[in-house]
Amino acid sequence: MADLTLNEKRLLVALAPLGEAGTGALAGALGTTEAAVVQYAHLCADSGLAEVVRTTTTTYALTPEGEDYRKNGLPERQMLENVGDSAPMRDLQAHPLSRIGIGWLRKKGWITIRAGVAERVGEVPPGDDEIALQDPKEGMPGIADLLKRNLITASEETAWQIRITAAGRALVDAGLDLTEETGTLTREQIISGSWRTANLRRYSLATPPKRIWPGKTHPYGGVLDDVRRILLEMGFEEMRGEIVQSAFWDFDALFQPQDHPAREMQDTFYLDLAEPCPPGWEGVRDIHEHGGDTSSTGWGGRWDPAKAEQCVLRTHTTPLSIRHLVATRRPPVKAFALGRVYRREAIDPTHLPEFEQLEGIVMDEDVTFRDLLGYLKEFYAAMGFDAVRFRPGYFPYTEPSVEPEVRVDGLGWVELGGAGVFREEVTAPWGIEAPVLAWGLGISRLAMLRLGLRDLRQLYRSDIDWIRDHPVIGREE
Ligand SMILES: N[C@@H](Cc1ccccc1)C(=O)O
Repeated sequence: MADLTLNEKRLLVALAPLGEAGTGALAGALGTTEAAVVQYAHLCADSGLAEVVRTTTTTYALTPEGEDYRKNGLPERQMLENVGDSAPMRDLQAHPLSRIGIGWLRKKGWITIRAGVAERVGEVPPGDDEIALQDPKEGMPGIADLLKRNLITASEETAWQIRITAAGRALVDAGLDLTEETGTLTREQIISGSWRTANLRRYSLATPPKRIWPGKTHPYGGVLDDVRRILLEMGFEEMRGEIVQSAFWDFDALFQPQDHPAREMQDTFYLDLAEPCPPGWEGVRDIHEHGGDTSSTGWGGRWDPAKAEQCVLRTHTTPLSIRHLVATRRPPVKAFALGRVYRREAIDPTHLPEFEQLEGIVMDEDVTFRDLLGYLKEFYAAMGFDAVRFRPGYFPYTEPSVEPEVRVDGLGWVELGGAGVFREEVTAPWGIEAPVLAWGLGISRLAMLRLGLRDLRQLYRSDIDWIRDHPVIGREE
């Protein structure tokens, strides 16, 4: 048998002469709380030395309204007194309790109403509810109705009765060692050396301890923290911006033509909201219509400010980049944004309608396309992806454009977003002259690979077991 603690032994010794007792009596005998007695009793029960019987009793208390009716009768009873054999409804309606009483008089069938006159239906003996109201006790048939009418409230009380078993009694009869025992050594015991003679409680190395689940960062949150830390260490400052952006910033300022398929309703979440174009919008219009003062010919046709004013859930984080550039205008700029973006995607293991992007821009007098590739490689290396390659890509706002890919064991080359050097059509309307390197990388997909997941949806599911069992990611690693 497992070693008993001193508390269990003392409980058995107190219980043996009584055979059976409530927690109150035992708490008194042991000089402890009833909660502690219940705990010791359950431990004894685990070893078959005691039985614990739990009973719950419900008691009822009258609400102030219930108290009033207990003295004066339920409203329908009080009103019935006034009805006599019959009374005009008008009189009943004038009664102070009419709002509650008339309904119940009819519901209980105590009166019938004919041609504006209420007639009493003979003698009405006290109902179950009226009997229970006098002294509500568990099990009375009228209780449910009184609870429904808020005339009484219920409260549950739990009590434990503890009984010693034959095995428990045999143990007590054989004699139990009740010397004080030490469970945890204190600093004083160690310093004074009294631990040498202490009666140490034995414990079993075979018993698994209770698992605890301390709070920790969500694995995906950990990856995002990591990304942020890497960018800060690379000397970038963080840009922040709204999730709701006007199409002007999400598309037009990025030289995305107004008839571009990505702007369609089925690809983008449009909001029933409009925002006026910012000062300087005419430059963007000119670029779209004929290329403004640049060597570009623009997209041609008419640029419609109403389309640009429509608000969308940002489809990428690039509007934050252009807005930051417009606010800064002069080099040097090294900034990043880490944020959620929204697209009308059908949900499958590698596509979700919302996901995170890592946006970055570098503006300086002499930065080049090669610097861009260097920044991307450096970032991916810091994230633990050493094999990076670049495929030519296309975006309306960059030239040249690339799509970086990283190699993942078992998956091959995985495409992770886009990058390039901002076109003149994007920078010229704002008088920006220095070259701007820009990228927007899918971070959810990267996180999925980093966390060894095969399904993007897992990142956003509240799968408590996965979250609990996953090692801590990021800063705390
Ligand atoms: N915004 C692009 C990525 C990108 C950003 C910046 C420059 C070039 C490409 C996307 O969402 O896919």
